[in-house]
Amino acid sequence: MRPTRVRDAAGHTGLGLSVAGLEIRAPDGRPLVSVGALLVPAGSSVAIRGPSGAGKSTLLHALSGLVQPATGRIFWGDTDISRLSDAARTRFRRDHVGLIFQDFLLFEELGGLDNAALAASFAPAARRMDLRQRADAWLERLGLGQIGLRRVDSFSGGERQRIAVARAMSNDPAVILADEPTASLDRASANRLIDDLAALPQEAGRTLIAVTHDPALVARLDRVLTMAEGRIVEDSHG
Ligand SMILES: Nc1ncnc2c1ncn2[C@@H]1O[C@H](COP(=O)(O)OP(=O)(O)OP(=O)(O)O)[C@@H](O)[C@H]1O
Repeated sequence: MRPTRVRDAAGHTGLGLSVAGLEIRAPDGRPLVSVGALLVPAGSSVAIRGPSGAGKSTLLHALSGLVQPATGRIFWGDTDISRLSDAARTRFRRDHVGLIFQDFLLFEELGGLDNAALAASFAPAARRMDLRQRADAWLERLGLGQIGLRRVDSFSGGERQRIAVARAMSNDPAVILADEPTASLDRASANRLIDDLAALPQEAGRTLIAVTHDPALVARLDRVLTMAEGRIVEDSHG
């Protein structure tokens, strides 16, 4: 079943988040994250901040379906990903979620474009060209158009992070989940990336949730959640 997307004023569509009664536990049963209720409208952006070990990445992983909660519901649109089978959750993530994580997970022996267009390797033949073209367009937009064919092991940290962004965007996701996207970047590169990330919800009704310690990124997002000891302790519209 395809999730319901809401349409914004410009005719773009997006997926909102609705979390209820979420508990995430470690394999030994220790509680890691507990969120009673959280609503994020489609087309809006949220920063999650808080001290190390607060559970920010664990929550983000659960929202992406990479971590299965012990209890609770995680709706994106009208799809509760916590009730999906592993295979269906993977499909949902592939079709609707762009992940930008700290460790870029790039393949050193491939070129920038091959990395950015990695999803094309797993996609049905009919979608491959589309994915590759979109990855290429994102590299261009992020200032890497000229070096898409160079091997990734020759790239700087900032270039790698932008390739990871192009990869996340290559399937035109309704949802973007980013974990410390600016952490490894110098200020100038970070600011460029922040401009690009902050534009995503506005230009296409995408929902953006970013774990970040970077005040410059926090300042550009609609809302700020602060986590401590596995809970959301503050929720402010930034
Ligand atoms: N699979 C797991 N098994 C056991 N403990 C885990 C597991 N995953 C996360 N934790 C623990 O959960 C807590 C929250 O970790 P998490 O990485 O979500 O924190 P964080 O707020 O993102 O921290 P940081 O800012 O340092 O990245 C930590 O104490 C971590 O050790």
